Amino acid sequence: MLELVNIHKTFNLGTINEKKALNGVNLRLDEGDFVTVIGGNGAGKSTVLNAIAGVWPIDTGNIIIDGQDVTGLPEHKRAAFLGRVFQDPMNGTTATMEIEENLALAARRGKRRGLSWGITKKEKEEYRELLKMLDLGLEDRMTSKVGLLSGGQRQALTLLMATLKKPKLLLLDEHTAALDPKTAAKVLALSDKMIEENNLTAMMVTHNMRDAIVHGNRLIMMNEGKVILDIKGEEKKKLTVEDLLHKFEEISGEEFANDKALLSK
Ligand SMILES: Nc1ncnc2c1ncn2[C@@H]1O[C@H](COP(=O)(O)OP(=O)(O)OP(=O)(O)O)[C@@H](O)[C@H]1O
Repeated sequence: MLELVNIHKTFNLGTINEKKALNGVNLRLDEGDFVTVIGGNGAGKSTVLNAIAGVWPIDTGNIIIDGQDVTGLPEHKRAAFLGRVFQDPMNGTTATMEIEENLALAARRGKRRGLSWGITKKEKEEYRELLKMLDLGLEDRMTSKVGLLSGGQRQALTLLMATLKKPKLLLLDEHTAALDPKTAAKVLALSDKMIEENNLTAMMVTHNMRDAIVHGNRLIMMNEGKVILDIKGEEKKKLTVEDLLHKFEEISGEEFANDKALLSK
């Protein structure tokens, strides 16, 4: 489903700010894999997601999504394969538009028919059913402006929009980090549900090691721009946070350093 072959990316090459962010990333995901991604500060977690999404070109390597080499494709063309949810709840939705308009825009992504055609009754019914799934009462507020929603409600809506067209790959980048613990747990449960019901392939960056263990069928750990650990199936289910910290220190020879991860331990 996804193949990352020996990906390298250096930012600000030849300047005092030169930074080798990806240093030979290799990863192969099967269809339906849900991988959690952890690692220390600056390990390259977000950079891998940005490389897949095509935010900037990579230096060397190949990115293959569903058998198609997308390495040379610009971001807007890759968007057809991808759903993305970022940390900032303000990022994925348009505040000045209504809930149903946001959903309609997501549904029309890549299509010619814009919003000027209006939203049909059938579409509204579809959206109402989808919003019901969130269990946040948004189905009764479909014409409310998204700017009126809480961060958690917006993030749940973004998730719905990102999965509406069943992307080949769903990229979640610390998408619950800005929410309070209770809301974060709700949005995470919802992410699980959407991924499972649609049999999506997904990658989720998180600084919360416990979440990384509990969610998904696979866990990768990154360090200095490389994947240093890849744990699946039964082995993953048995993991503890202590195991992970121990493994990190064993492989990297350093102590695990991620301010946010250590705060949430
Ligand atoms: N667009 C960019 N321009 C310059 N440097 C960048 C850019 N994006 C990332 N970097 C650098 O690349 C390195 C990896 O960053 P990345 O955001 O992937 O880390 P991360 O593993 O997500 O870490 P964190 O948990 O701290 O967010 C960092 O040193 C970062 O400063």
